[in-house]
Amino acid sequence: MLTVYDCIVSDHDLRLVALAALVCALASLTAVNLLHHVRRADRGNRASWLCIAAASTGFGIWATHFIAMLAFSPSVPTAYNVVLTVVSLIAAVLLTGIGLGAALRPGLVAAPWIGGAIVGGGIAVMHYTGMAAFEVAGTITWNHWLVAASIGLGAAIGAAALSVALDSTVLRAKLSGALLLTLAICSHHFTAMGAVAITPDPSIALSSSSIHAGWLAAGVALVSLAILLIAVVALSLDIRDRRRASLEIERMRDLTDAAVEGLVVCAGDVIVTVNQSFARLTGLTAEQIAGRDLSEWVPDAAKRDTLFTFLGRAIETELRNADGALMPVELIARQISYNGAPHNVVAFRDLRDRRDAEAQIRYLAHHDPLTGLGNRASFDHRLDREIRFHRRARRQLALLCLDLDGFKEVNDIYGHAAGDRVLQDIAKHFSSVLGEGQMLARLGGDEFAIIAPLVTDPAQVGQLADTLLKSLAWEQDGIPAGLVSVSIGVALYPSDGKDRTELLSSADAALYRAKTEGKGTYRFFEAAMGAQIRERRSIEHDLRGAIANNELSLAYQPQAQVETGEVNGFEVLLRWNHPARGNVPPALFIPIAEESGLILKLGEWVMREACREAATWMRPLTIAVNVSALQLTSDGFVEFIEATLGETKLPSHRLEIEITETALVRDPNRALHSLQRLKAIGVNIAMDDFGTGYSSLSNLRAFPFDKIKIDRSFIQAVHANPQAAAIVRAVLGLGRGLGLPVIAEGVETAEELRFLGLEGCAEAQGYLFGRPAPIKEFVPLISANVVTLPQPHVKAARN
Ligand SMILES: Nc1nc2c(ncn2[C@@H]2O[C@@H]3COP(=O)(O)O[C@H]4[C@@H](O)[C@H](n5cnc6c(=O)[nH]c(N)nc65)O[C@@H]4COP(=O)(O)O[C@H]3[C@H]2O)c(=O)[nH]1
Repeated sequence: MLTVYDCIVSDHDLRLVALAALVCALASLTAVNLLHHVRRADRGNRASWLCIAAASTGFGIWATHFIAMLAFSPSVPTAYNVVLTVVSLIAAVLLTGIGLGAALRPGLVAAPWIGGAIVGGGIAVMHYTGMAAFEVAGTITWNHWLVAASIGLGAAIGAAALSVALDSTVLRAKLSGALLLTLAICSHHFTAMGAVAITPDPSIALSSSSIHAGWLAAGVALVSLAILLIAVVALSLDIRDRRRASLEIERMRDLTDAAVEGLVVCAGDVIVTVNQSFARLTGLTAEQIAGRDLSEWVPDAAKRDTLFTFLGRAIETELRNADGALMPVELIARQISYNGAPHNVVAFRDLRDRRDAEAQIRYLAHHDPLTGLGNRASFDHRLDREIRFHRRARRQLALLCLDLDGFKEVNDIYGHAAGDRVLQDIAKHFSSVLGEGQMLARLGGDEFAIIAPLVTDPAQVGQLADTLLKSLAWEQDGIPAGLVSVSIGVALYPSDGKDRTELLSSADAALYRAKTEGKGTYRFFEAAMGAQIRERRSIEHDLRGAIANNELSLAYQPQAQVETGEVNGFEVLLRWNHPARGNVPPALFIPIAEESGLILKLGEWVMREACREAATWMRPLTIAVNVSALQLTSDGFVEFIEATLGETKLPSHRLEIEITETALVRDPNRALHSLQRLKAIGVNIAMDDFGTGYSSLSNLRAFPFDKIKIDRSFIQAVHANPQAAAIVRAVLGLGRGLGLPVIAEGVETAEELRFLGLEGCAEAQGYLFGRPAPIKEFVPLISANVVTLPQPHVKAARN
């Protein structure tokens, strides 16, 4: 080290040393710039640019060497061999070119190091060829250690120089690379010069073909000028490239900012630039993000690896924003050429909306949107799972089927919005009484179900059912407490059913029993209930074929004046003669027909038959036909009546339809509309079973009734029950007040008839006047000549 220092300080002109260093630095900077330019150049121009870079660097190394040699003053005459001097220049250009080319070899990570070492070798070859061209009047001896050190220094620092220079396009990397290359050239030269020892020998003469140092200086000056020129060209190229690059970046940013997805350009794992969408996702600005590591935003290292290993494949992971919150994202990486070098661009798609939508869909698939309870699908799934578990564990499970009583009325009277609020409220009340592990689901309409697992004692389930019943004693939005109650059917696994279907059917049977036995109560399943349900289904099934099989017929029951016994008309009653069961009572099959909707078909048949029959009578008697709620509110009912009257030629005033009060409550607006239209075409309307339903005065006022029919239960109790007598009196008074005639139904005895006569009831119907029978049994009554009933009871009643 000291030898080298001594050599520089005592044997060299330091001003020329400084000049050599300056030329070297200029050449190195030019070399690094041109190297980047070669890397960016397209295939066709690459070789030319490589030649220019090799020439400028080679010339620079050569010029540095010879300026430094001019600074060297060994105190003996010196000269330079022309041929070897030229060879040294050629060697410098050639080997530098090879080194630079190797440094840019694609796909090889160590390429810049290898290329840099070759350039370092080129510096040594140039130097020692140049030294071979150096002639002195004396002998030169070499310190081999320093020679080796000079070669090693040139190769090692040269390798580091290209590696740093090619690492990045930023100015700092370029300057550092150029500085290292300068160091490689200078350290090599002065270490090698430190290895030289000259012993003057006047006997050694300089060859006549050698050139004097003055000429060499001129040559070097020319070469330096060439380097300067090349440097200017390289600099302008660099400026142009930078401008292009910044334009490209701007264009790219404009383009990426327009994208909805977040876009990130990375060099390795380092973020070079991002678009506005990505900045928004993270909550930072694009400037705050650039230069930082991708792992700060995509914390999952394995997912990052997959992203860059399988380019083009979408992966789902999480993005951490500035607050540290994680959000789901989908990433796709692709390779692009950005600013002349290969980069990865990563697209970030925010999955929050998609995840929300998926969650919403999943929620809707398993929940009832109105109440937020589980729906039928999730209930079925849970029940299947529980049954499997209880089968393995040999435990008992309870299933409760719940059906609201009076809910239809709430809907009809208070509207559907109120009905919805009631359902939500009820869901809350039921949920609040559930125990751990129990599940409440809404199966549809006003039907709910509860799964109660791990039942040790059925009494527990009884208690739960009691609590559920009591939980409905509340008032809401003006809907009175008690209007809505619940009926509950309970079935136990495994005793009442081995699988979901069986268990549900048992709970349904128990529920049916609870409903028929008073509502607002609960019943456990009993084996006999299953038989009843099957029986109902069988009746429904047979009833479907009853019309086609000619099993239906009509019975007629006279309606007469209380005072005179004169017949006003007949009520028509449906009869079903079942091939196996015989006569099935209407009280049994009519409700089934109503529940199943079959009543629409049956009702049409009855109406047609009754009108056709009445139209054939000689006397213009009325015909009263029962019409159920479903018929009255069904589409096209009024049109059907009009058509039937038209077809049968029965005058409309002879037809009377009997409607129960509950039929009106079902859908009051529709019912009123239908009744008004029927009234308009002349059909009479009677309110049936008055006294058993709501017995509402407002209904009597609001609907266009022509007659009130007192239910037979009151008539038959007039003598036994003073209250019943009071009700009959009140209804008769009401009829008088409203100007509506009243007909009493179910009159069986002369006493009942006498009571009605005394109370001013004008019309009656019952076994006293005649049981319902086929019309042929009443032929005299429908003929012109006989007008009063022949029964002796009528006379008895008059006495
Ligand atoms: N104990 C007693 N009963 C008497 C007496 N006089 C008549 N009855 C019975 O009382 C019922 C009167 O019919 P409803 O109140 O309209 O009650 C009817 C009606 O609501 C319904 N129904 C019958 N036929 C039809 C129909 O064609 N359409 C509709 N929608 N319902 C019908 O079935 C119910 C029962 O009909 P039925 O069994 O025929 O029973 C008939 C009749 O046989 C009497 O003095 N004593």
